[in-house]
Amino acid sequence: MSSYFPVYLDLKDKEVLVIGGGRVATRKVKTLLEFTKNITIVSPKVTEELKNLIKEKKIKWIDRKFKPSDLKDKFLVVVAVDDIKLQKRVFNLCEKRGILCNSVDSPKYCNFIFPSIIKRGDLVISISTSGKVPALSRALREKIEECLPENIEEIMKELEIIRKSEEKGEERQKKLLRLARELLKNF
Ligand SMILES: C[C@@]1(CC(=O)O)c2cc3[nH]c(cc4nc(cc5[nH]c(cc(n2)[C@H]1CCC(=O)O)[C@@](C)(CC(=O)O)[C@@H]5CCC(=O)O)C(CC(=O)O)=C4CCC(=O)O)c(CCC(=O)O)c3CC(=O)O
Ligand SMILES: NC(=O)C1=CN([C@@H]2O[C@H](COP(=O)(O)OP(=O)(O)OC[C@H]3O[C@@H](n4cnc5c(N)ncnc54)[C@H](O)[C@@H]3O)[C@@H](O)[C@H]2O)C=CC1
Repeated sequence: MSSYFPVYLDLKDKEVLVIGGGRVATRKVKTLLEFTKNITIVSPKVTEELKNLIKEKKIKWIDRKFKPSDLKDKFLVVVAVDDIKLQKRVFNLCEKRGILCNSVDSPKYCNFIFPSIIKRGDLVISISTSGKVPALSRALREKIEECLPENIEEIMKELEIIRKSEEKGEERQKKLLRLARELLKNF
């Protein structure tokens, strides 16, 4: 079995390191920024888009090549550099230290992979092919986006309010499922 198990991580107070500052690093940073504010990039060069985020203080930048000491206190690392040796080296260091590591060029040097993501408020839909065909994840994401109800955020908020206002238990469980199905029945 080579399928990957999906989990949802709370990255709010966790430190993230992105190694490399090219096109792929930019995409990964933009995704990560939707989930955490604590992103550091280490790279001798960064794209214009990353430069703007650095200027706006949305992310931190270490302007040089990667050093192992950059991994200190990091929870999650992305290696977005076209250098398999570096990907292998960082992955081995991360494995030793129990750090989550994603190498954009080699699934074998990843202990997690990025899915395609649709985010509407706190609703997060993710799609993965377990690393087999990323382009299919993207195409499926686009299809799902097309048919997702426009007011899905409001639907979720409405249900969340009801869920909070009622006591836990079987009655609430049944009511919420019935309401959720009802609100989605035309889609
Ligand atoms: C394993 C994984 C590791 C990881 O990056 O986490 C990985 C690896 C690789 N991707 C490659 C290529 C492409 N990746 C994309 C796009 C995306 N790739 C993403 C994730 C992942 N890519 C992880 C598995 C995801 C899964 O399980 O499905 C997405 C979903 C999320 C994101 O990147 O944030 C994002 C779509 C976001 C969206 O729009 O929704 C496109 C299409 C495009 O560019 O639009 C292409 C070109 C077409 C093609 O090759 O399929 C290559 C070869 C590089 C080369 O040829 O040089 C490798 C390396 C390899 O396979 O060995
Ligand atoms: N996983 C995915 O979704 C995809 C992965 N890829 C792969 O991603 C890799 C990166 O692609 P691009 O971003 O287009 O490359 P790029 O060449 O634009 O960017 C590489 C970046 O790494 C920096 N860099 C080089 N050596 C470094 C070091 N030792 N320490 C820190 N930074 C260093 C460079 O300054 C540059 O900013 C490629 O290997 C490509 O095959 C490509 C498409 C999709």
